[in-house]
Amino acid sequence: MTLKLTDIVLTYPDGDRTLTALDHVDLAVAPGEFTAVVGPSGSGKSSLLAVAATLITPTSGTVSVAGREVSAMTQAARTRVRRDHVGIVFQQANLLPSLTALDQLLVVAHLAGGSPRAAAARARELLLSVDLCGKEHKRPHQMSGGERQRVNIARALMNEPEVLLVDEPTSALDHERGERVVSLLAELTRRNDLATVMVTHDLGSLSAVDMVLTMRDGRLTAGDIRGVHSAG
Ligand SMILES: Nc1ncnc2c1ncn2[C@@H]1O[C@H](COP(=O)(O)OP(=O)(O)OP(=O)(O)O)[C@@H](O)[C@H]1O
Repeated sequence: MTLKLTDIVLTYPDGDRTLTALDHVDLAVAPGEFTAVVGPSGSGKSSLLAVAATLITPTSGTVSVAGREVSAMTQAARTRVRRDHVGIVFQQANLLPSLTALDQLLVVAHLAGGSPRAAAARARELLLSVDLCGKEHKRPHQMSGGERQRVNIARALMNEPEVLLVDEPTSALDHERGERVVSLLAELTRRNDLATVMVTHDLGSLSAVDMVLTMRDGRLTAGDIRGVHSAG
């Protein structure tokens, strides 16, 4: 398994008590597998992504990314694992306003080190794979919401991650653009053998995913998405 979360418990302080955001959660995602996590607001979806991204250390349980057990690592080692093996697509594209689409990707490669020439070739190839051929020199304000989200996805793939974590990718898009972004994620997952986890409220966009998991009160279960629409 490229991503493996085992018996994860995450609690937050809540006044005199603690709030259990993740309650004995197990999640395993193989290479080339696209898993969606749906669930009502406050059920723990973002907490799950943050633990998988190694951004939050769980209260107990283990996290393994690309065969590396991160739970016992130092902060610095965990940061390296995240940089080298995990791609994160946040809900808002958070692109740098003054940079072109191509430069948004090159910044990532620059921070990671390595050959600028190889980075430029990879950035162009990725922009092509997300259907942004000819838009390399556009800045964020010259692009549509869907195009910005595709730059966001291409940027997350710049360091050739094995794990791709995606938070609500369709929330700023209309239905059709949302569907296109999700099918693109499915295609990239297969082509690049990624272990992909997408958190979403958008139940209309699940046809391209391999597995749907439901989060309720910090517990993760397979299937059953009834009631998620109305709840959140
Ligand atoms: N930093 C924090 N400190 C304390 N409680 C938190 C913190 N972050 C989240 N929580 C609580 O943990 C629970 C799970 O939150 P989380 O953000 O993971 O849910 P979610 O399913 O992603 O919600 P949404 O769909 O609204 O984004 C909620 O009860 C939330 O209030």
